[in-house]
Amino acid sequence: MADPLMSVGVADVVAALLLGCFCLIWFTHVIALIYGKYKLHRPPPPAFLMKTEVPGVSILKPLTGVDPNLRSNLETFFKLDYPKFEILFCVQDNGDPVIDLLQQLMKEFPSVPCQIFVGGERVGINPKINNLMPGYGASQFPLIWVCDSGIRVSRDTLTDMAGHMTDNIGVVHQLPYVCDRKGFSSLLEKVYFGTAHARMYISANVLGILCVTGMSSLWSKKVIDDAGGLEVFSQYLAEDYFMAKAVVDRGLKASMSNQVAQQNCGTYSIRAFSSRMSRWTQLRVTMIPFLAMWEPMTECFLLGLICSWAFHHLFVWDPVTFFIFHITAWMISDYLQFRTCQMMGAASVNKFEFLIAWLLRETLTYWWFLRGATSRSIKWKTGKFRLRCGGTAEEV
Ligand SMILES: CCCCCCCC/C=C\CCCCCCCC(=O)N[C@@H](CO[C@@H]1OC[C@@H](O)[C@H](O)[C@H]1O)[C@H](O)/C=C/CCCCCCCCCCCCC
Ligand SMILES: O=c1ccn([C@@H]2O[C@H](COP(=O)(O)OP(=O)(O)O)[C@@H](O)[C@H]2O)c(=O)[nH]1
Repeated sequence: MADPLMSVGVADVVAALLLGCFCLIWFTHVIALIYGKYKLHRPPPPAFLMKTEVPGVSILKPLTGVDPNLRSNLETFFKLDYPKFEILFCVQDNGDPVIDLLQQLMKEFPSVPCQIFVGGERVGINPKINNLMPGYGASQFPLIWVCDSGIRVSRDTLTDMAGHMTDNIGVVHQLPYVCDRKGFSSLLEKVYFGTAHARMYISANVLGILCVTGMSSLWSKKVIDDAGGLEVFSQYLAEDYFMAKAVVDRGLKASMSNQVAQQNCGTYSIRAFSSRMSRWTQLRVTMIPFLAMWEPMTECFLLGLICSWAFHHLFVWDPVTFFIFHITAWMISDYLQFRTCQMMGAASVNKFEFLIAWLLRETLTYWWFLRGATSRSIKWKTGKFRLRCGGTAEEV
């Protein structure tokens, strides 16, 4: 009689591995849904609110040009309800109209300590770091909040972030999300950041996998200085990942704040979003190739398609029925995830519009990945770079 173990073929092993992947990915849905519901939009940590002495924060704002929402986004920083902070505006180019705008705002809010730095300092290839260097050098406080130009905040955002900065934490970051803006392309961004992105970002952080986006992140200045200063990270385009790595390498942790990062850039389109997604893929593929190469497998359609074969092979389940169930359950889970990310007071999203935006995002993601994974030349604002394996880059 044949040994049953000997009759296990390659197809059985592949199908079993796929079953494992399937469970793992569905597990990320469960983690992100539960943790997102428990964590997001809660008030700032109560113990911090009781403190009489809070750490001062230097806000670093890298700026390149003006968009229709910039004024109102910047205004929210002048209205922050936090006792000790300064805003250090870093403008990349001399003659940028943003300088006039900043001067107007500084007149309007004379009690907020601010400075403007123009032209940056060339310490490496990362233009954002180069731009931030003079502001970083002038910063007075032990905490540094790097906050990109397109972000707006609530009055208690800084309290929430600083409240997460305990002794064992080196960086507090916000889950990227998007404000309500007009048009379908804005909904598409919202659907991405509220579904696939939120799922991976939250579950990675819950599982202790390093996943920090630098668009709104509060750093211990001591840790950055210990690592050699901000300039050390100017050799990478994805400075945020390597700064977070420096935190972890020093035995400290990253903490996700209760509030989401409210992206509210005034110029947006499907084309611009697609380029951004491919640019980010390029960064991940060169930085963490062995993880990033699995990304398409973590997406709904491809996972469903491959696993419908695996489940048919293992359990003789009908692949079409399996695929339909998988997609429907995924979409419902994504809709629930999306609702956990939506901010209080956000306009409700019509379920049909959500469905269209979701289908488009789920389809376009393979194209974005393919474009990102097959090209090393990267464009960011006015700069052109060539990425090297490991995450460093050269300017071209
Ligand atoms: C079979 C299972 C295998 C799991 C494989 C997981 C593969 C990963 C899948 C999805 C990735 C999700 C990525 C989440 C966020 C990434 C966003 C991003 O790419 N941001 C980069 C760019 O940010 C800008 O960079 C310039 C800076 O100046 C700007 O301010 C930034 O906004 C950023 O550089 C990258 C940051 C961190 C990337 C780490 C990704 C690790 C993902 C691991 C997820 C694993 C979850 C596994 C759960 C089982
Ligand atoms: O050449 C550059 C490119 C970007 N930035 C700043 O870096 C931040 C992030 O830029 P962007 O929104 O383009 O990055 P993304 O989030 O799309 O990766 C913004 O505040 C930009 O003003 C900069 O100072 N110089």
